[in-house]
Amino acid sequence: MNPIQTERLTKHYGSFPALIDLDLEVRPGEVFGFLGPNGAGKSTTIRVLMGELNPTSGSASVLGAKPRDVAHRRRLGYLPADLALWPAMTGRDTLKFFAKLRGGVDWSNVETLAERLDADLTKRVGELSTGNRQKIGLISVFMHTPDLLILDEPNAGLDPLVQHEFWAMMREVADDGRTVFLSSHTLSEVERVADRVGIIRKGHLIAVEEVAALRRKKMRHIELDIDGLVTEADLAEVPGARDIEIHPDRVELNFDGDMAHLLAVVSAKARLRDLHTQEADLEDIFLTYYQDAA
Ligand SMILES: Nc1ncnc2c1ncn2[C@@H]1O[C@H](COP(=O)(O)OP(=O)(O)OP(=O)(O)O)[C@@H](O)[C@H]1O
Repeated sequence: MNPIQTERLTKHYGSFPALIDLDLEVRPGEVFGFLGPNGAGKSTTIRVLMGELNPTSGSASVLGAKPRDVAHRRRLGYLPADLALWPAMTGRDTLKFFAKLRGGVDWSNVETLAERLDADLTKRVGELSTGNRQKIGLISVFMHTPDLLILDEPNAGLDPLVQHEFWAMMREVADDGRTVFLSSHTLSEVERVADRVGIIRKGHLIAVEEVAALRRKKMRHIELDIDGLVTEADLAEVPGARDIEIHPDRVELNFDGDMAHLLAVVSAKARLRDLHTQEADLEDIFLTYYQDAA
């Protein structure tokens, strides 16, 4: 049985189709990344899976049950995008409350998780920063060792060290044969932690890929500060160069080719003063690799 399975799942808000014929299969023991830009339909999918919204048509099963079936809730860990906690309660009291709802948890799990995430359980939740509040949310979804974790953009506000610990925690869940469904709008995050990635855009699931396959499509946005003149024609000859923009003393492009080749072509024409490279926009990645599907 797949922990998450949907068939032609569709959700309209009024006449607006937020989710269209979604066929999703999330397998046991994987971290599945659900990747899409803002407004793609990630939260809508998750809210339907959690039974917070009724689908317009199609069906979904979560841990073998219907989303509205509450019996399986104890085996789930759900972190919504807009987690609301009680500001006057401390982290510890908040987690005790959640633990009680779940019929009790092994409190040593909470202590271990708090230590790993460097969470302060003594402060009132309302006094915590966004990232520190998020840690309380994360503990609440891991503490009862659920079979399936559904996490809606869980990285909000976490600093890099904590982020690494959180990635390790998700990996451990999967290694334990349990499952994580993680939504994100950042390719680099999903790529680090997921086994497979589903890519959603404008309500359509446009691709499901092994992360290894996605990595091969890695496109960078590159800015080169130069003294001298490099023309569009020079760069267009380098395989993997796209969306080339020539500015005075600066060249920008999207690139997924051989960096040494690109730099050799540039250096032959001009003096390279500086180089900036970052992950290309999700939208550019869609248009480059998934044009037909999109
Ligand atoms: N309650 C609502 N009523 C009407 N339209 C909505 C409602 N909730 C979401 N939408 C619209 O549905 C689309 C999908 O929204 P959704 O929140 O699922 O996207 P998302 O991928 O989670 O985006 P984000 O990363 O910004 O959270 C968006 O165009 C959004 O404006």
